[in-house]
Amino acid sequence: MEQSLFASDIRSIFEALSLLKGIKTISLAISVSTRLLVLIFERMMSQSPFMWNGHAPRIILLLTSGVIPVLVFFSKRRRAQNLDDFPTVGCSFGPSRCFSNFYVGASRFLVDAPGVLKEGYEKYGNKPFKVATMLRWTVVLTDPQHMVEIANAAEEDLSFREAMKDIMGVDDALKINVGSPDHDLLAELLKSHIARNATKICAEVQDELLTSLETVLGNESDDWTSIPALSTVSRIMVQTWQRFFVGYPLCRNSEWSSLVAKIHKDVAISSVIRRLVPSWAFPFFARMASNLEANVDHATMLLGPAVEACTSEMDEYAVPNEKKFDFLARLVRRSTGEDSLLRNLTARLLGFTIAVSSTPSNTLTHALYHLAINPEFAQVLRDEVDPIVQRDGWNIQSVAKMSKIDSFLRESARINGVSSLGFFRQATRDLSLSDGTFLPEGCTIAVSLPPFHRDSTTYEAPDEFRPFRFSDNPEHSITTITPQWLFFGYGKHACPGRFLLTYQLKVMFAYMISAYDIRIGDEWTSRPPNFIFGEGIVPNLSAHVSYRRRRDAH
Ligand code: HEM
Repeated sequence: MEQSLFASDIRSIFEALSLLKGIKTISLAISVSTRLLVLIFERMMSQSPFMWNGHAPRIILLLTSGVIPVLVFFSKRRRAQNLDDFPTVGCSFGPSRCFSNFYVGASRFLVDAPGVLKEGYEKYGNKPFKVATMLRWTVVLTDPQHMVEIANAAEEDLSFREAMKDIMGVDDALKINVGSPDHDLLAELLKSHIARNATKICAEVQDELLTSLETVLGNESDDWTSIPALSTVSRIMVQTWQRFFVGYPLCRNSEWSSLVAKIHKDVAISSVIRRLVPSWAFPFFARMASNLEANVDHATMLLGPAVEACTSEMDEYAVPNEKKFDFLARLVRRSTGEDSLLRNLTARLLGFTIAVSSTPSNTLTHALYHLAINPEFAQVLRDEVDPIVQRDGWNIQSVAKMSKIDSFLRESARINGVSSLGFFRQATRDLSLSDGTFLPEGCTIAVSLPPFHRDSTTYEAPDEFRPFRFSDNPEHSITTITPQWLFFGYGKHACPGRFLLTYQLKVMFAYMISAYDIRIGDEWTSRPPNFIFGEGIVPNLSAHVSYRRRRDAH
């Protein structure tokens, strides 16, 4: 048995290498992994010079050439769990039990997930197939009937929570709450808090947004200012969400903001490491490469006074006074036992902010690139925004009328997306879907989103960016959930943050267009290409966008 496995491993390696595409993919994946490792170890050196000083090149060489491949090779989680019934896409040179088959497939998926998923859809239509992601084999579903079934499945059968825990992973491995989105509580707090205080929350979010936008983009009217698009949008978004999560004045405390940024980076590094090393080696590498625990300790110190203020308010208002209860106060009120300890509470709060940090910035930047490369769209949008704002100002009702802005954002999200896979679930027992598709216990499933969002029976010219295709139909708002529009999910777990988020995205986009001329950096003649990392679709990381304050801006 072992011998035949080994032989098929060797055969599959040769088969893979004989294909030019395979070679290109593998070399790309190696170069991506090596660059990431170099980044990680540069950081390790700067954090712990006593340990790494002078040895970094050797350590990097050792890890990239030996230790990591060996660790990864013998990692159990890469083996297929009884998924032989599902055809393999991305690499099918041998049985899926082959380690090499997994790694060739996973390397290709890392750099070309949309291509792999397209290949699967073209080959198998609505039938499930499996792909190797860096974390594990994943069964991919494209059938609308399967999607609806998964979206409404009971947690006891197909677990959303287990799949999330598995993807984020930081919680268990580091014994710290950061990175664990604790979705149930966050979803509940969001639903109750936002629904009851929408007007007040939107006004605060808007105040924070416009203040940081003006600070970052400047007020000069004659000169173009060129700034990196994604990192700038990210900075503004994070600042705005801090106003929502911890409130004023802490959200404007520069020490707090820089800690939040550092913690985001720590978690991002941990998440990359998780994809490169087996789970048992992850805590060691993650601790070495990040300063998560010390940064959370520091954040705990800063959050202390705000939590104390909430506690004394709670004592004052034995019956909750809705007007006095912001998000942090609600979290304090809902946290009991170990969760109410200041450090755990801080970690949990940071976990929430991290869980929702990158997708909003990615969504806005995707749209910004479309606009910056096609500045002629700006005038159409201004013709909508300017009269509304002159008449009604910026508020929930006026922003709701901006249907062209909404349509532009939705079309950009349809064409780009933030992930090519959604609806990750883990089977908690052996079970069968209604058409008999068997899912063994422990297997991970996900839905491929492009077949839904680029379906020619739903969309005319589905691959074309037509920014105003949804603007005449209020049923087609970006927040509307339908079985054809899955950007914010569907069914039980559909995103509860989407209304506030969309308000924020619309205000930010509309304000930028109304107050600034916007154009893409001189080096680009077409829209800067997206960066693909596994199923993640990130707007170009380095492209610049130029802004110039409009003279007649209000
Ligand atoms: C562009 C940004 C965002 C996108 C594309 C997005 C998308 C989604 C999707 C697709 C789901 C459902 C996942 C599934 O069924 O597997 C979801 C769930 C969720 N989202 Fe978002 N989201 C975004 C931003 C946010 C923000 C800003 C918040 C909070 C402030 C948030 C909070 C949540 C929560 C708590 C859940 C879990 C709901 C539950 O457990 O029932 N999301 N999101």
